[in-house]
Amino acid sequence: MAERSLKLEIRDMTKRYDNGDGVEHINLKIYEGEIVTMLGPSGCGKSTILRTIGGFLDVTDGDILIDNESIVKLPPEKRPTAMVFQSYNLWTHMTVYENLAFGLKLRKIPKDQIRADIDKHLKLVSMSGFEKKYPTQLSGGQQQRIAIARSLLLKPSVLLLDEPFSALDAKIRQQMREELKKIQAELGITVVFVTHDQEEAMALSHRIVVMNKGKFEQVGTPTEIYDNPATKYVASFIGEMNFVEKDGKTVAVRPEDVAITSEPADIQGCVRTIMVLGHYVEVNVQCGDLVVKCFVDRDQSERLNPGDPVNLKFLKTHIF
Ligand SMILES: Nc1ncnc2c1ncn2[C@@H]1O[C@H](COP(=O)(O)OP(=O)(O)OP(=O)(O)O)[C@@H](O)[C@H]1O
Repeated sequence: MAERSLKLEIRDMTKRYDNGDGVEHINLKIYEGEIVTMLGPSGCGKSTILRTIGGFLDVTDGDILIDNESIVKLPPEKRPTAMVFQSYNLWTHMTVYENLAFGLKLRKIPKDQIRADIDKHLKLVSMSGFEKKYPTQLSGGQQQRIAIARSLLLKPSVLLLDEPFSALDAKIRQQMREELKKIQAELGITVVFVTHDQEEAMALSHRIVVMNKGKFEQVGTPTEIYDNPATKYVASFIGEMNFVEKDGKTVAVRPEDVAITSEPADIQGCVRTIMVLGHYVEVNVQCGDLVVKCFVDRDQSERLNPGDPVNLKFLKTHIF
């Protein structure tokens, strides 16, 4: 990613609402062709940042640049961005084709070109043949595909996605995430994605910005953030983590890094529950007041029973 050119830069940006909430001193560089995800719990400021990029909110201070040009004074329609919202926002009185053609007509693009562009984009989102349908005749996932196609048709320099899949059920969500990744790779477009779902962020992103109360806790690739969480907050927010108090310190250890052994180990306990989750098994071990979660393979779990005394060894720890 290092040799890629800078696409979007947020420089010391602050957005403060009248009630004092908002985000402060945000600095971020996003490179061409990256998917960068703002991840954090409700109210941490993800959408605020996305909306300042899209022009739906004015910044209080600082600057936002795309291709080295400041965009903060431009209205949304003049910015080289397009935004997809959680609630698809398709016009229900228009067909799929009309929904897609609308923005292109405003740009006075010739009819033949519009048809060709729409064909290409419907194919891209696997919706060829749906031109004459109305949004209400489509499933949520299909509507969101059309909303994404509509945004892409405007050929934005940066695509902004605000929790686009959160209204969809789990299976469709996973499918949409995979499709978005494929489309993004095909077009090489730069994407800023907002979600509160850490699994979605891990699966989709080249880099993740973990946010907490209006500030950045950590910016890094999914692997960096998972393997080396910078703070206890990040450790608890991304993936599963056990927190064990040991010698006056908080030791964090992921369930897959806890080995159940008969040899002397870091901590002792009794098997509490054994749950087969598919190809792996979750074993919860009661260690005094604490329950430690371990992921083990099926073979090993078959040798365990609730109540068994076990020793736990921590293979990889993080100390905070
Ligand atoms: N229009 C507004 N006026 C005042 N405060 C606001 C406004 N919009 C958001 N806020 C506040 O700013 C903070 C950040 O909100 P924001 O919507 O950016 O968070 P978020 O991380 O996107 O959350 P969610 O996932 O719930 O949308 C919150 O404390 C929120 O209450």
